Amino acid sequence: MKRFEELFEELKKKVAADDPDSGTVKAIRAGKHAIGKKVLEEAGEVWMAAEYEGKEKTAEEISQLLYHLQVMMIACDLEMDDIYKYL
Ligand SMILES: N=c1c2ncn([C@@H]3O[C@H](COP(=O)(O)OP(=O)(O)OP(=O)(O)O)[C@@H](O)[C@H]3O)c2ncn1[C@@H]1O[C@H](COP(=O)(O)O)[C@@H](O)[C@H]1O
Repeated sequence: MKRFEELFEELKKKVAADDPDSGTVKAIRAGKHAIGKKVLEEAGEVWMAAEYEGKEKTAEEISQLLYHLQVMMIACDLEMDDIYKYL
């Protein structure tokens, strides 16, 4: 099991290392527009799963949405503290 902040650190390292096998690196290269589309797509999947597909599928879709939000954070050069100050 991986926690939110651990995943964020892992993604930042992959991007800093420009790891060619990393989907995250590819997403960052694709840019904010492409990342934004994934955020919206996953948000829609969360909505549908929550209404129709049960708890387990909803949890999986939420994990994917959180991943894509973290990718957007990296693309926007945001750190966790930039987010936490609004929570
Ligand atoms: N947690 C995730 C994660 N969640 C979601 N995704 C991406 O989001 C997609 C899920 O979207 P869908 O289920 O809608 O699948 P899909 O539409 O077929 O996917 P695409 O065709 O759009 O890629 C996956 O294909 C991944 O590209 C993730 N990609 C990576 N991680 C973790 O991020 C870390 C770094 O990964 P890499 O950068 O790939 O090494 C690793 O620990 C991974 O486990």
